[in-house]
Amino acid sequence: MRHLTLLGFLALAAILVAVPLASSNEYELRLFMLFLIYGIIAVGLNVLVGLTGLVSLGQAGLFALGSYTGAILATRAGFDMISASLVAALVAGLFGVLLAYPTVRVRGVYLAVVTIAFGLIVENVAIEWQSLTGGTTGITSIPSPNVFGMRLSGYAFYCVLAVFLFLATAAAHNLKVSRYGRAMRAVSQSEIAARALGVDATGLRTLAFVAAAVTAGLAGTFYAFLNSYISPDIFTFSDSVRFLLMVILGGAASTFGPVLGAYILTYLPEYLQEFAVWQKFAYGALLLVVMFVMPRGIMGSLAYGLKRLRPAPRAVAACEGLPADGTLRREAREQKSELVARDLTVRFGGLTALNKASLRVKPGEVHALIGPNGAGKSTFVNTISGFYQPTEGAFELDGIQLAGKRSHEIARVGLSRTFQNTELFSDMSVLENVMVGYQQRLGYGLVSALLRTSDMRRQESECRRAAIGLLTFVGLEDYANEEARFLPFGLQRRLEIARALAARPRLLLLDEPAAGLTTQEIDELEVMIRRIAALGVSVLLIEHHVELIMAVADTVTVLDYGQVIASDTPSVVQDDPRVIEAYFGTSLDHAKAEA
Ligand SMILES: Nc1ncnc2c1ncn2[C@@H]1O[C@H](COP(=O)(O)OP(=O)(O)OP(=O)(O)O)[C@@H](O)[C@H]1O
Repeated sequence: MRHLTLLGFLALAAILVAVPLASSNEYELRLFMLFLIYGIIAVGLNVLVGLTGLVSLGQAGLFALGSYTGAILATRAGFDMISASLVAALVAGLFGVLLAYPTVRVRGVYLAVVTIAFGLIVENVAIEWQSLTGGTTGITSIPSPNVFGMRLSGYAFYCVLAVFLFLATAAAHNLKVSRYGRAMRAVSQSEIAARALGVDATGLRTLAFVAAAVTAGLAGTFYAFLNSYISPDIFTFSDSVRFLLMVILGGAASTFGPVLGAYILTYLPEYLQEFAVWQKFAYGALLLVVMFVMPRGIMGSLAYGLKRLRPAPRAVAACEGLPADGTLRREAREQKSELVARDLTVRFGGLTALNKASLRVKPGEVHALIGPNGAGKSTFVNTISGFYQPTEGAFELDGIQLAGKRSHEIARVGLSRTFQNTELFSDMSVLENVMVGYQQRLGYGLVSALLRTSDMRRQESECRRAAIGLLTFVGLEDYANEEARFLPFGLQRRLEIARALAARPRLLLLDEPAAGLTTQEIDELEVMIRRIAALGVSVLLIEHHVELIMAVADTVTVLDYGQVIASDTPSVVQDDPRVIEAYFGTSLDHAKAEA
């Protein structure tokens, strides 16, 4: 695939060089320049739509914002095209941050409505703020494209646009294959799992909105200079739909898909002009047919077909990996980690799910938390991993107070977890799942990611090798390139453990890891938990499977109606009359027989 991407970039460069030589008149060149501008917008929008899975139907608003900012700066303050476009990108980027804010609360169709509203507001402001925007008449006499006072010829302007499109495509591709892109895809597939691995979902969505906004702002100014005239009717809701269609038709998340989509949707209306009254009908019908035949978009479907024709080897060589012991021990402190929860109370309305529950996971131990259904175990887990906020009480890991922190912050302190109902990044490969776990410790920043620096590549290679080592640790190296959703259930559970370990936790929290496993898989799980504990990672195990608990736990805490009713060694707890009464119902032997 890497070679194909390189070929794609070479082909794009060749096309961009050849077109001005081949175009026979100014109209043809101008149309191609319009495509380059739309291409820049689509490439940026793809970061939002393709990677984070969010939909924006307000892109025409950001495009207009960039256009008006650039045009006003050029006509009133004498800015040249490049400095005007950079300021416009900045202004649009700020609005991108504002647009990202609602994603803290809303998604899907509600978010789409918010972005539509934004587009409408911009359109209205452009009409009503006559002193600044010229109202319905718009802004005329925008100077010809110029850089530092030098007027650009048509071809020179073409070169600027071509370079910007090429760089935007390369930067978006680099972002996609970096830790940022991987985290964005992870957030789109399971936000809670991503947060539990230390991914700041809100920050990433903001970044994606800013990427889409900055490119729309840049493109807006270029458009104003190309057209030398702008008015509100150029930036309508249907343009927002068209920009979104460019991404989806070309192939969301693919590197060249949005460029292809922009090309098709710039030229198609031109070609369909001869159909006169049937033009719009033909346009819609064609889109429908393409999307029906290729639901992943054109490039997405081609890549999928190619993958099926020549599938990559499913396994990776275990020898490529870094030893898991080393990866986990690198975090090993002289002192093993301790979790202390004091008087945790969680109320849901009138229901007290946790009632002054205290618990101490001693350094390096396997601590089991058990209790009947509805006792409050999941509430406890969700509270100490930051998904619920305690109504009262506090908890700390190695003396670091965690109550009040958000889930990704707690994960970064060193608490990793698995989920009762597995929460994998199902469309990502098994290896990528584990890499998302590891990558929070990578140090390279956004600029390194966009430029794909040698430091970034070195760190990515380390991340990959550490992930392979952890897959080998749980026996999944033969499935490394398989999509996670195709793994059998038992292996999905193991993958979740490998992914949680990749975050190099001080405390690993396993939420019913034996649920749904066969007897043989439970035996393997028992061995794995022992090996993890032997590496110095403290484990908190929530389980119903009594035999597993008795076999691996150093301490057992029992919850009933949200209260801790016992906490001691397994042999003491299993003879506690209150535990027998509350949890086992009858005798422990009976419970074992039933398990
Ligand atoms: N988000 C929530 N909103 C309202 N009530 C909740 C919520 N989460 C849990 N509860 C309630 O809190 C109580 C404790 O539930 P919890 O899921 O923590 O128990 P549990 O011990 O994990 O049970 P199980 O073993 O069945 O998973 C239950 O009465 C449950 O209905």
